[in-house]
Amino acid sequence: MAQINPSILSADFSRLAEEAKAVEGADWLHVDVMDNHFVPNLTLGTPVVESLARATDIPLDCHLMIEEPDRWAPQYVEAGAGSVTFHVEAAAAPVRLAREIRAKGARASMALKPATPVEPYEDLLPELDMLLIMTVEPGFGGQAFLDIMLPKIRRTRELIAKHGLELWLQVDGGVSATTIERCAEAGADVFVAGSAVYGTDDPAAAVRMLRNQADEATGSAAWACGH
Ligand SMILES: O=C(CO)[C@@H](O)[C@H](O)COP(=O)(O)O
Repeated sequence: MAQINPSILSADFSRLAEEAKAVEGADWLHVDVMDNHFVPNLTLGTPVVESLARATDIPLDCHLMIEEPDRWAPQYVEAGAGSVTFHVEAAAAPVRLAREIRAKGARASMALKPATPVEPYEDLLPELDMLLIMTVEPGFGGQAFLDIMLPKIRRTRELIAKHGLELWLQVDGGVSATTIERCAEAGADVFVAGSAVYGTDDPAAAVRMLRNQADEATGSAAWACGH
């Protein structure tokens, strides 16, 4: 089944605990950590992650859009993240970092910006629990989905199949009712959605709707035969 991870970047930051409750039924809560260096925006750090972890039973999927993830990522596991994503463009030693995140008890995930190809990292994939393909330039919610990322999603799904991996394939940016089916058909199985969830009157219903759409598209996708 497709996983839907609402991004709290589109939530009301003054009411984060309530906003987490508003997406009951979501698979993970996506927490965008931005440092105003790796991306031109600033959001939150480990104290907010600690508070969120206490406020919700939904596991936290922390996406670190920061410099020096090798230094900071382990602290997000300690703060309560169940999954920690670092950007390969910022990591000094991605294999060591993925192993450290796993050793601390969280799922290890690596993100690729739109201009970063997946092929150079084929040999790293077994070290990961999830690969995140950005479908917008990271930094802001509410941007238009980049269709040109669909071939990369397809190629990544082929690599996962080629190596027989249990790797989750996440897409993030511009995922909505009008784009989620294309992502699912291409091979994504974990979907981050900010404005398409928190921009509606009923965020929990939006999560269910997106999941249904993704599941239907996956059901008819060639890559999912026997999945
Ligand atoms: O990481 C990011 C942006 O850098 C995302 O998680 C956005 O928060 C997704 O928002 P929408 O594009 O779904 O509105």
